[in-house]
Amino acid sequence: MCLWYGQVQALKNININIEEKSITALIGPSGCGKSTFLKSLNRMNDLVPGVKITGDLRYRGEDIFDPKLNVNELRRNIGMVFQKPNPFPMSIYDNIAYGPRTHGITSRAKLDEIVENSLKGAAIWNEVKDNLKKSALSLSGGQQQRLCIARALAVEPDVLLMDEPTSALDPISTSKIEELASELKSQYTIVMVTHNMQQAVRISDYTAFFLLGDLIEYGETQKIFEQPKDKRTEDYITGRFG
Ligand SMILES: Nc1ncnc2c1ncn2[C@@H]1O[C@H](COP(=O)(O)OP(=O)(O)OP(=O)(O)O)[C@@H](O)[C@H]1O
Repeated sequence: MCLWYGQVQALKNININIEEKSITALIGPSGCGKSTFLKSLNRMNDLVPGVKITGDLRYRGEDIFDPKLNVNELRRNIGMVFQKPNPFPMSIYDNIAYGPRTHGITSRAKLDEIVENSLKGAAIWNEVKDNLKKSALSLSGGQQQRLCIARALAVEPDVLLMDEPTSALDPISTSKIEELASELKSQYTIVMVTHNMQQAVRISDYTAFFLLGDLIEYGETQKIFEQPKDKRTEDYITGRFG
């Protein structure tokens, strides 16, 4: 696929097969197109005026860019977690119940079950179970980010997109999110933008290296970091530029 913002081409013939139930890290210097690619996966770019996309991106056999595709349904299946935790200004419970409610679930017992399972899935249940009515904004940054992951899980997606999910967090919260991502990959396919090479090495199974809109190299993380095929990948991962 290719993507342009007006005259500027941000993605050039990106051809990549994302593996299920694993973590794929998208790495590369600022402005190389990582976030643009990530956002394309659940059509978050559609909102930007002047965007032009060519080619296709297949999810369960269907082209994500097909104008007939139900975007709400796509985003239910392909959830997203942003760089800065962005809980809604409402209670912890309502943050999690929000998505399921918009999909028509009204039973209190069912919502209670979803809230509990989602918070457990995001490894934050024990910290909040006695305070579900408390405002989500009263949580720490790291807790807010796990809450946002729980919110994404509540609508039962199968893919989770994460755009630098730990860049606004302290080291302890970061390692919690990393541990969580490693646990979640048994059930979900995770695609994560990261600027942190160590993070990519620690938790990802596959790594894609982008440079100026091109996908330079893609493969198993260990191979990319130990024996990069391309000189530009090597220069980047050894910190020679970017
Ligand atoms: N909404 C937009 N309108 C116009 N150009 C954009 C827009 N978003 C991104 N771009 C351009 O597209 C290119 C790729 O940007 P993108 O944000 O995908 O890069 P990135 O690799 O994620 O960068 P960073 O690591 O800094 O987040 C850049 O040249 C950027 O200026």
